[in-house]
Amino acid sequence: MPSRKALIRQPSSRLDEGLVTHLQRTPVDAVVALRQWEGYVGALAEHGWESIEVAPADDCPDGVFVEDTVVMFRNVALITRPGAASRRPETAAVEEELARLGCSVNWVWEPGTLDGGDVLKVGDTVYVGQGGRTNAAGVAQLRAAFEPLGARVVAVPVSRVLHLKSAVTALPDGTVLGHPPLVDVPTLFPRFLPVPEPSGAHVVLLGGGRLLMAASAPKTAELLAGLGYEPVLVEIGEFEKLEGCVTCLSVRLRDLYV
Ligand SMILES: NC(=O)NCCC[C@H](N)C(=O)O
Repeated sequence: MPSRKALIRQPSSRLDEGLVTHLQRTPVDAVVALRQWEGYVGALAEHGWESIEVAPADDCPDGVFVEDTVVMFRNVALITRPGAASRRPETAAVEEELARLGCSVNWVWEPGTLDGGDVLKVGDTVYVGQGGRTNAAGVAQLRAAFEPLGARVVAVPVSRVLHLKSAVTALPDGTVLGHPPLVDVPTLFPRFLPVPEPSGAHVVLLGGGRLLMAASAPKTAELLAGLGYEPVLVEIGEFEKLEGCVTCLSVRLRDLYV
């Protein structure tokens, strides 16, 4: 039986200092952000996901975007080396928590850089975005860690958004969703469904046909509901100001042994 735990991390009180790369900086309201984060965690719980809270890192403004610190494949956790140096202190507590949960732990080493947001798993295919925070050595180390476990690692260019998963994610049947102006090479994906909103490209699979999505993508939610899925919408506007999306606020752990 697959496990249904999800790593999360409380927003730092310095959230408004989080990095912005492709967006214009706009002020972040810490109180609203905390309320939105609680709503996100509540939606996970409502749909059967037990949250495991990583120790808060108040001095890491981007710590809430916990997805970037680790890539899971089966029971193996690859602790990343984030492309932004300011984010590297985020990984230690994540590693500790995953070891405690019984995962095998592996690491990305210098000169490699890899952000979890650049890794999209579709079955045993692991797409990795290269061009922003993840470099060629990071891609090579991802291959070395996961190909022996049965993964097929496919590197794809990313230049228009922060991470690969800012551009594309996948439905339960493997169809890749993306907002075309933000996807470098849509033809790299065997089945690609264009969506009308940038944040419509982001879905977290909650189980069955339920899809956690940002409330900022109502047209895509309608499109997906029409295809028989059940969108579960959450407000995450304060995190979107920092180039965050629904995927980056958690790491689902589906293959724990304990
Ligand atoms: N996986 C993600 O989409 N992470 C979002 C990270 C946003 C953060 N402000 C950053 O620039 O690193």
